[in-house]
Amino acid sequence: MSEHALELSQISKEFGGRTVVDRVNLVVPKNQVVALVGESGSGKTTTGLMALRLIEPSAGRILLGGHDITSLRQRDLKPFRRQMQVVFQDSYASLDPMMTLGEIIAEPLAIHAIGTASERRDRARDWLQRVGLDGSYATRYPHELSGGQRQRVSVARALILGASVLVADEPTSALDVSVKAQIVNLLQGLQADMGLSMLFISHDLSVVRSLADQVVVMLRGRVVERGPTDRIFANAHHPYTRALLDAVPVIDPTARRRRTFLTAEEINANTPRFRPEDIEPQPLVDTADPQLVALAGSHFVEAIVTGGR
Ligand SMILES: Nc1ncnc2c1ncn2[C@@H]1O[C@H](COP(=O)(O)OP(=O)(O)OP(=O)(O)O)[C@@H](O)[C@H]1O
Repeated sequence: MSEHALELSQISKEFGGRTVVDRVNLVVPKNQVVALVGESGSGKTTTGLMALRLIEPSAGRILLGGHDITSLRQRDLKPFRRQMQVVFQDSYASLDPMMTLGEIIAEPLAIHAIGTASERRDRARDWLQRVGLDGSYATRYPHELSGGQRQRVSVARALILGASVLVADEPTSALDVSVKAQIVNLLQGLQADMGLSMLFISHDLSVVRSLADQVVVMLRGRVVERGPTDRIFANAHHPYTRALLDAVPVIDPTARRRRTFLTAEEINANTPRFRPEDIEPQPLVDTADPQLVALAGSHFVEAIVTGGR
């Protein structure tokens, strides 16, 4: 059995001849949260949708729990669909306004012909409670809910089939700060309870810091840095990662936020340089990424290796 819940290997996507995801390697180990960060348009959503086979990759491989699902036909993919689910930012668009919340949450069970109608109703009520809504919500409709409550319903619907991998695409970015914290707590609790593995797509680094075990930074379709969360926050090397970290909201309201956009020239001029003796040999396992330089502590960054001794 693979210890990786999800693995993307050299995955790429072209839209109309334009490469928007470029040979990305990404591993979500079991029971871990991996955050995918980067500015708008860097290819995060496309990567997440390819992981779920909701967008077909132009090249590369997708492994779910060690099974190569890259070329499975939809029929053969069905058992794997139960294991991987998604929660989007805009839950209002994804909740059918004509269905009750109970029906919405139970629908995946119906699609997979699991249980009787009354068993499905009971499980939907259980899940309402698990996500912090009481059973009376079962007969209400999406328009009666706040944004945070709708996100709770989306989470229940995503997890009712017992998924092992959750792709959460900006699940908190449409929410107020206090509600955001509640949804992060909910996801954190469920992740621990269910042993979920999560790909958490966000540009909100304060959320990422509290939730993620590892951070993967994307810039213009490529991974430019990745590593354990504490290392990335304490010791980011890539100029783009540093710019993202500098833009994290600060407590002092008079301090100006810095811009995150860097020009190609600025990035080239500031690309980190290492001497060969400062870098680690690439690990021989499948997380190796020849495009990135390996630093101590499973930290990888796009860098230039200079002459050395
Ligand atoms: N179906 C599509 N057809 C053509 N281009 C697309 C399509 N989907 C995405 N793109 C382009 O691919 C690039 C990456 O988009 P993507 O949504 O993956 O980025 P992102 O990092 O998730 O951004 P955001 O944070 O705004 O969601 C963008 O330039 C986008 O315009």
